[in-house]
Amino acid sequence: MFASPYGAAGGLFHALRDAAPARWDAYCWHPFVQGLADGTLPLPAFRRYLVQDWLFLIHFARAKALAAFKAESLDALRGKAVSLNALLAEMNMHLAYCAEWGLSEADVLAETEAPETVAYTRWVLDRGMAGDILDLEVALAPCTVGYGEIARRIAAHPGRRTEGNPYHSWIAAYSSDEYQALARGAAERLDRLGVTHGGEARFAKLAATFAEAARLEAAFWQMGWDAGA
Ligand SMILES: Cc1ncc(C[n+]2csc(CCO)c2C)c(N)n1
Repeated sequence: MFASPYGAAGGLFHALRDAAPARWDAYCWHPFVQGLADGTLPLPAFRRYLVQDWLFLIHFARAKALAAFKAESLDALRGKAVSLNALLAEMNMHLAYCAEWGLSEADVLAETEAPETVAYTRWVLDRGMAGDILDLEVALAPCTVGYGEIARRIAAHPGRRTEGNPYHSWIAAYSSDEYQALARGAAERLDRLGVTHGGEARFAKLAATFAEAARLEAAFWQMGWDAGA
């Protein structure tokens, strides 16, 4: 199995990832990801993914706002505000990126949510509303940390194609030092929350949340993949 590039060896992130190896692999090395790596992913699959990802990001921003609400210190609240603003800025770039793929802003905004998008995003919000900041961060971790690991797996893949790969810029964005630092920071934050918020005693429930988020991420890839068939 691909070794986790993030989090400490005895920390909560590693424990959660190690508790769901099949789910984690099915997410991080989904055929969609392999198609990004070697450039063979059908374009309609990527377009479907991009449009749904826009809708996903709207609700992901709401989940970050919920994390701000659930923050337990002024410092943590500031951190969430900064990260929410960064996401809102990225969302503008997402629309510009969609335009490069022939998807106008009007096309993207007119799209309705796929069941996979609704299922994933509303489930994250529900975990966050029903639980505390640790439950919410665990539900969000596969998203933030997983994309960092996916970029690393692609970089390490012998069949990877860089020249003429239409998905090169997508891969480059998640391979960037900036994104890698974000993914590392999220895993480290989870490790710290594990210590301060009883991660060991709550492990069974947290592991179920993490595994479910990984499953919903894989289902999200599958939704895109099916549009390329
Ligand atoms: C389905 C889906 N899962 C994860 C991401 C990754 N992601 C979501 S928000 C964000 C910005 C920083 O947290 C990043 C990298 C995605 N785009 N789409």
